[in-house]
Amino acid sequence: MQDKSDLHPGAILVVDDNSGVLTAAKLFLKRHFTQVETERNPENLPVLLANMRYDVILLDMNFTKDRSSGKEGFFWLERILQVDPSAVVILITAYGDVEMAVQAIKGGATDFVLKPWENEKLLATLFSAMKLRASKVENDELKAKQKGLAIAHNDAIPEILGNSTAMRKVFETINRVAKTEANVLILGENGTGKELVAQAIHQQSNRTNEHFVKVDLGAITETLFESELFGHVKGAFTDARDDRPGRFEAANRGTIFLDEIGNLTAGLQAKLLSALQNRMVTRVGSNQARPIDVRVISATNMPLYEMVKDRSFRQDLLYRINTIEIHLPSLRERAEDILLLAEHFLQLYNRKYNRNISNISAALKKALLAYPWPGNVRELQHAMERAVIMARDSGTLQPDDFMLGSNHSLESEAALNAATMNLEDMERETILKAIKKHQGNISEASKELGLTRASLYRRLEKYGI
Ligand SMILES: Nc1ncnc2c1ncn2[C@@H]1O[C@H](COP(=O)(O)OP(=O)(O)OP(=O)(O)O)[C@@H](O)[C@H]1O
Repeated sequence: MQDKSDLHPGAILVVDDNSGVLTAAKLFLKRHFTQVETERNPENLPVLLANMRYDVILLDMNFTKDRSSGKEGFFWLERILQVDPSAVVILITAYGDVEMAVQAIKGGATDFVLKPWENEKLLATLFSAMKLRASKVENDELKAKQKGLAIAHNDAIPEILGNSTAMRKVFETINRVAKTEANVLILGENGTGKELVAQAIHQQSNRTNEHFVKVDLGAITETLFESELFGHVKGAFTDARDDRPGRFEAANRGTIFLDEIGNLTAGLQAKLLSALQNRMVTRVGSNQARPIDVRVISATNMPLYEMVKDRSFRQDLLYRINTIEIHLPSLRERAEDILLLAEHFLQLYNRKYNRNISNISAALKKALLAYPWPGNVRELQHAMERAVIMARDSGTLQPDDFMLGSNHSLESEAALNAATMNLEDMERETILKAIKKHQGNISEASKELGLTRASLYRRLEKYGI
C-alpha cells in the first residue's frame, strides 16, 4: 500500500464511456492523487457535481452515442461550467480531434490530452491544472470575502459626511473621476478620511464588482515588500512553501489602494514604478512577467511635492500616481463639519451601546469647535465613542463627559485654553499630555491621539519635543 502522505492532495473525476480507459486512468492516477473517481455515464454528472467539488475533471469528448462530432462533450462541458464556473476541465480527445479540442478550449475547457495518453504527459497536464484550480479557488474565496466585507460595510454605512465648501469640492471630484480609469492620489493628514474616499471611488467605478485591495505600505518591511506586492514562487526564499500571488494580482481588474505611499524607500519606489509603467508583475523567484489590469489609488499624509524637491520621492513615480489629486482638508480647516460629524457619531454610538443621549450641550459644542483635532475625524470619532460610553446620565452630553487625547475634560483644559492659545500651541500641549500620560510610550500615545507612530514622530520633531 502506498503511503497517503506521498500523494498530491486533490480530487479528480474521469468521465469516459470506455471502462478500459477508466480502469487504466484510475490505477495510474491513484498512485499520485488523494482522490480519484471515475464515471461511465455523463448523465450522472449533475448528481456527482452537486455532491462534490472536483479539482480537475477529465472529460471524454466523444461518447458512443455521438462518436465523432464532440457535441456531447461540448454539452457536458457547458453543464459543468454552469454548476461550477471555476471548474477545471481537461478534455480527452482522439487523434485528429485537435481542432475540436481547440474550439472547446475557447468554450471554457482548460486543456486537452490525446488518447491514448502518455502517463507522464497526463501527469504534467494534471499538475498544472491543479495549480490553476488552486488559484481560481483562492480568487473565488477572496471575492466572496470581499463581497462579505462590502456588505458589512454597507450595513455600517460609512458614508462620507461633510457640508463644508472644501468637502463639497471633494465629493464633486469623486463623482467626476470615479467612472474614469484615472489614477488618484489622495493627500491629507491622518484620520481625514483618505481610505473612505478611496473606497467611495472604487464603489462608484466600473470596477465595483471586482476587488478593492488595500496595501499599507508603511507597515510592510523592505524584505517582504516584493513578495507581498508581486507574489512569489515556491522555493524563492526559505519560507516560500507554495506559489503565491501578490496583492497586485489579487487586485487584478479591480482597484489597488496604496496607503502611506510616502513611506517607501528609494529602492521600493523604483520597483513599484517599474510595475506601474509596464503594467506587469513578476513573482519573486520567477522570470515570467504577468500582465495586470489595476486602477491605482494612493494616499499619504506626507508632503510628496517637497519630498520630490529634496529627492526623497521620485518625480516619475509621483507623475504615475497623481493623474487626479484630491486634497482632504484637516478637520480644523472645516470647522463647519465638526458638529455635523459629532452628531453623526453620537447617534452611531447611541445605537451601538444602547444609550439614549439626545444632544450635545452648547458649552460642549463651543469646546468642540475650539479644539484643533490633530487626529482629525478619527480622533473625533474615538472621543465621541468614549463620551457615549462614559456619560453619566442620558440626556445631554456635557464638556465634563468628554475626554480628549489628553484625557482631561474639555471644559477644564482645552476649552479654557482655546481663548489664549493658538492651534499649534494647543496641538503641542495635547501631544505632551498624551505622552506624559503614557509615560513616554509613543505607540500608546499615538493610538490615543488617533495618529500613526510616524506622524506623531513628525510632530515631535516639528515642536522640538
Ligand atoms: N467625512 C467623514 N464622514 C464620516 N466618517 C469619516 C469621515 N472622514 C473620516 N471618517 C471616519 O474616520 C475614520 C478615519 O478615516 P480614514 O481611515 O478613511 O482616514 P485616513 O485619512 O485614511 O487615515 P490614515 O491616514 O490614518 O490612514 C474612519 O473610521 C472613517 O470612517
